[in-house]
Amino acid sequence: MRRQMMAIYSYLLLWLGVYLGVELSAFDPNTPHLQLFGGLFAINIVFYLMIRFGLSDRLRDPSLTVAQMVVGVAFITVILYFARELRGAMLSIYFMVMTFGVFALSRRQMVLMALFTMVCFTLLEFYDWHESPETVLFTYLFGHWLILLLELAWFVYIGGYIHNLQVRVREQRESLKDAHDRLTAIAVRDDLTGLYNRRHFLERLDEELALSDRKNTALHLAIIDLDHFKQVNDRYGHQAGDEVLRRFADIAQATLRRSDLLARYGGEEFVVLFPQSSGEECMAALERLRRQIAGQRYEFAPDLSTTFSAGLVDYRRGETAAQLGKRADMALYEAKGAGRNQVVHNS
Ligand SMILES: Nc1nc2c(ncn2[C@@H]2O[C@H](COP(=O)(O)OP(=O)(O)OP(=O)(O)O)[C@@H](O)[C@H]2O)c(=O)[nH]1
Repeated sequence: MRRQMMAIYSYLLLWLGVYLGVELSAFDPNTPHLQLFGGLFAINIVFYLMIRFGLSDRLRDPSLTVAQMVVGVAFITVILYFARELRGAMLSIYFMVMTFGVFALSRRQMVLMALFTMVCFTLLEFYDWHESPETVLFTYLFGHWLILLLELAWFVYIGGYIHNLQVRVREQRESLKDAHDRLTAIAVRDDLTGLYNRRHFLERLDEELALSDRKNTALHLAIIDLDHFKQVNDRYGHQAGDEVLRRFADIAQATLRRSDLLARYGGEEFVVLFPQSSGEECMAALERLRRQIAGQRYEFAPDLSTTFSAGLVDYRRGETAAQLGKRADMALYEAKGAGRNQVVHNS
């Protein structure tokens, strides 16, 4: 879209130049500049609408750069026809159009565009010569032709260089973004399970508490601790223990809502923050998860079955994160004390 605005701006400047040229009699006084520029703007509006409404999305060149350049080069050739003695001086306006291609066209496309420009200009020269061979000097025509050829050759070379530079900068920016995304993921995720880590959870917890205070919405916190997990490690080995933790994370992720914030708090302890849910809904979700974990079987240890205990508490307005966590811990402690494999809800 910005390219479109630049094209309009360039054409307006060109129009001003042509208008002055006509007024000062440097241009052919019969130059139909109103019709010419009117037509040009109409074509540009069509391009604009095609891009704006996505009609060009399915084309190979959705920005329509090549089409716009072809129109620009053809148009400038017509302007040069009326430029008379100013033609030599005005040859450079072809580069106004060529510049648009530097950032969008490959070197091959730039060469083709330069050839197209040469063909247009050659046709113009032939036409002039054919119209009035007695007044047009061949050396004059050939001089212009040669200058344009050399300038275009230079432009394709420099343009290609700038294009490659831009491509490299874009690639570097993308790989920097990838690295940044990866680092961000590492910073907020737990290595073993891929769940959010404790640091990220505590950050989000503060935000959610503030949000709940402001909007006066319900918020619940659950702490989940796998039962007798030490025995899993002792009996089946640390790797089996790791697999149990991973399996818990997968099941919990699939069972809880996406809006529930699940994190590994450390070791075999997990936390869930339930925003905007009732106590009954949270209990139902935790019970569902408890049943699924208890029913889970492990191919590497067919006789192994794991359970968890959990403490669930309602957030009380104005309470700190530490106070909330402490109450959830106490509820968990109660669940462990009452025989494990259960959820205790203390409002
Ligand atoms: N495999 C594995 N084990 C871990 C990891 N983090 C902590 N643990 C183990 O988890 C066990 C936790 O044991 P305890 O705190 O005694 O609790 P528990 O055996 O689950 O007993 P209760 O919580 O009272 O039911 C310890 O043996 C830790 O070594 C881990 O990332 N991988």
